[in-house]
Amino acid sequence: MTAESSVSGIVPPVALTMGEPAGIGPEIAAKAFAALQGTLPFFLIGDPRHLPEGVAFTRIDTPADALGAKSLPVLPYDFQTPRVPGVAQAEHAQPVIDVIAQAVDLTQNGRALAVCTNPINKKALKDGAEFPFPGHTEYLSHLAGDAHVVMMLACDALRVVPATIHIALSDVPTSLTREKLAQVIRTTHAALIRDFGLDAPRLAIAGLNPHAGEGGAMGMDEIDMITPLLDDLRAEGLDLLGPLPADTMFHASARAGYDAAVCMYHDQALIPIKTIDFAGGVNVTLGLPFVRTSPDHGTAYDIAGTGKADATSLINALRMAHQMGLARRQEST
Ligand SMILES: NC(=O)C1=CN([C@@H]2O[C@H](COP(=O)(O)OP(=O)(O)OC[C@H]3O[C@@H](n4cnc5c(N)ncnc54)[C@H](O)[C@@H]3O)[C@@H](O)[C@H]2O)C=CC1
Ligand SMILES: NCC(=O)COP(=O)(O)O
Repeated sequence: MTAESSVSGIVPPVALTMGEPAGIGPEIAAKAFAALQGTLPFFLIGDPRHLPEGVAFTRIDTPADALGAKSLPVLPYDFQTPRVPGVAQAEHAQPVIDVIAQAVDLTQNGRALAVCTNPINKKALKDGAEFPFPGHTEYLSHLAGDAHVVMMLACDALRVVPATIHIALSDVPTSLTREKLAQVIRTTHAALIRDFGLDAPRLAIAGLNPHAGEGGAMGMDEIDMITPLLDDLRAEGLDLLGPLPADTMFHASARAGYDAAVCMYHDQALIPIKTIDFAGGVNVTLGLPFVRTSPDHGTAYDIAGTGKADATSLINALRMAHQMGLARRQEST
């Protein structure tokens, strides 16, 4: 019995947001639909005028209408004005935010299976609509009642979690408290069991400083906070490696020793995965009451409107959203 057939009722489609219309979101949405050929039901929420010229689409009134659609199903959201590829427009900021909220609402009330988001330009939303969140992750946490969420990027070869996300490097040491790191490790561990189907996840925890502090010669954060925390979590039964020097924990044989790496800041986590598999990586938010995935890349303004965008990361994100959404439905029956 497949996951799909074991769940009663019709499985709703995944809700895909348009994201920043001036970026590559419209193009990769159309390419993903063409590649998936209806094998993975999803619908786009956005303004159909923002799709590349000539892309066939089906205007839908409700998510269920997407099932069986012969061309890209679009639940229309009026952005008022056309897009200019490569140029963020202030008047699009609020509609971009509203579309994300609509996708979440449809998922939380069971009309969509999961949320998959196309990339946004965080600064454009801040400038155009005073968006108070650094990205989707924090906004989704807010929409879910301030859920403790964690950002994970995943590809076949590696899963990484930045414990601090979109903050200045100079703010990392003060933001990285024992409580925060404990919450990130616990949320990651639980999600590897619930959403990735692992029985006994092994986590590798990076140090903050070069050489993980080298016994205090290059920083005290490992001795003062990270090591004691890891010892306490091991006593609870978690399988943890570290704190490890970040420069030597991502080569192939090191990666074989763990299921996910928890890193101390954004670039420590994202540089290795985007180097290993920029085209195929998926961003997934852990700790939400619903499933949310996204491609690992950004708006790619430099190629927007050229037809050169690669939809692989979005296709993988849609696949992960669908699989996790099905598993969550099964859990609830
Ligand atoms: N989930 C999200 O909403 C994310 C949003 N962003 C936002 O995207 C904007 C641009 O960020 P950048 O650092 O320039 O990263 P980017 O990922 O947009 O672009 C980096 C380079 O990779 C290329 N590229 C990216 N995706 C591609 C694809 N699918 N096919 C072919 N080439 C691709 C671009 O053309 C560019 O040369 C920023 O405003 C950032 O905040 C960045 C990452 C994730
Ligand atoms: N660098 C990753 C990124 O910007 C994704 O952020 P989010 O919008 O998914 O929170």
